[in-house]
Amino acid sequence: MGETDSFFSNKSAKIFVAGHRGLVGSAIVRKLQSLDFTNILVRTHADLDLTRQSDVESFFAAEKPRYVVLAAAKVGGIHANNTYPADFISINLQIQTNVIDSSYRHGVKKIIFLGSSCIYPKFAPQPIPENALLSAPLEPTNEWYAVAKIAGIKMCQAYRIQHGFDAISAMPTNLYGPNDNFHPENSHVLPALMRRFHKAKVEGAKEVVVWGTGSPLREFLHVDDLADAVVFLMGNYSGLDHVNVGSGKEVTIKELAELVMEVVGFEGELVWDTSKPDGTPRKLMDSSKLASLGWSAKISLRDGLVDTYKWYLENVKQ
Ligand SMILES: NC(=O)C1=CN([C@@H]2O[C@H](COP(=O)(O)OP(=O)(O)OC[C@H]3O[C@@H](n4cnc5c(N)ncnc54)[C@H](OP(=O)(O)O)[C@@H]3O)[C@@H](O)[C@H]2O)C=CC1
Ligand SMILES: C[C@H]1O[C@H](OP(=O)(O)OP(=O)(O)OC[C@H]2O[C@@H](n3cnc4c(=O)[nH]c(N)nc43)[C@H](O)[C@@H]2O)[C@@H](O)[C@@H](O)C1=O
Repeated sequence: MGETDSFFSNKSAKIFVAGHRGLVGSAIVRKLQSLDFTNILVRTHADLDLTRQSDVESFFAAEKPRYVVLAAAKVGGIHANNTYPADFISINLQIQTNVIDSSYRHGVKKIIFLGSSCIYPKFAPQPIPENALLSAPLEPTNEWYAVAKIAGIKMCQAYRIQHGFDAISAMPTNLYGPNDNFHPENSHVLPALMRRFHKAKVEGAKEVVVWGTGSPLREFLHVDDLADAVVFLMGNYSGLDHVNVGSGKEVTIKELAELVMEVVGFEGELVWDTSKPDGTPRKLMDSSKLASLGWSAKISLRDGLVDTYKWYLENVKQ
């Protein structure tokens, strides 16, 4: 098909989904398949290490994908971000630099880069509008990862300005769902608690430890909603500025813990470990820009948790 084809009109265009075995990448592959896209290109981390510039160059030269969804990254929760700052800044800068630059050099028609709500200042106005970027200092527990993600946004903007390359950026809020990372220390709060409550239920434990004070507010989005938004943006947005992707609903960590506890069926007590960091006090994103384009989230937190726990029971070795 010629240069005039649009994302949704050419279902056989080659789409490289980087990070297809992760939480986000796997949901994007499911979404594309459900929409009858037939030419999805994937590589495992073992087959193509995206931090290796010459390997990424050779891959793009050989495969010539038409579209790219960049969902490969070094990702983790508050503890992992705080403990491995060098990994979070260097791996992410390398992956995104290699993939965005190779995409441009090898004729990719459009790329979407995924950042995160942690790009915004620790004390940003709430809900956080896109223009809060770089307006005040970052949250220290994840500033290394945030700086890499901010560089990714700026790289997309720079390539659009200098080269006319259709590179867009989406900033998702905290995500969860099938294929999440359930590691006890390095994961995000929702999968960590699901695993801990499940283990406590199975073992008949009386209490479960939850980190911090329970007061921070977080906005959660099911990854199937995020995948829907990413595909929507590929088809409907080509602007310079990044776009927030949130559910618009926030809960305290205490409320989240109580909801996960209920869905899992654990009936003991919560114990708060206040030696662990709370991180940013609140990060509700203003997703009105995406809403004005015609997209909004559909999956409630309760429904999403039920779905994720079912997936956990069926797929994660207990
Ligand atoms: N999870 C969340 O709550 C949020 C995620 N995001 C963003 O969404 C994107 C995807 O995150 P998520 O799906 O949660 O992360 P995951 O860790 O679930 O998946 C990341 C994927 O990237 C792959 N990967 C990592 N390093 C490399 C590498 N050097 N070469 C090739 N592949 C690599 C991983 O493979 P392997 O496991 O084999 O290393 C994995 O398949 C990220 O950009 C993240 O910033 C944004 C906001 C919130
Ligand atoms: C998506 C976003 O995710 C990260 O930021 P975060 O929102 O702070 O991430 P988190 O999910 O790890 O924690 C949320 C809250 O929950 C509390 N909490 C309680 N108990 C557990 C617990 O058991 N594990 C974890 N991880 N947190 C816990 C925890 O103390 C904190 O108050 C970024 O680093 C970065 O990766 C990023 O962009």
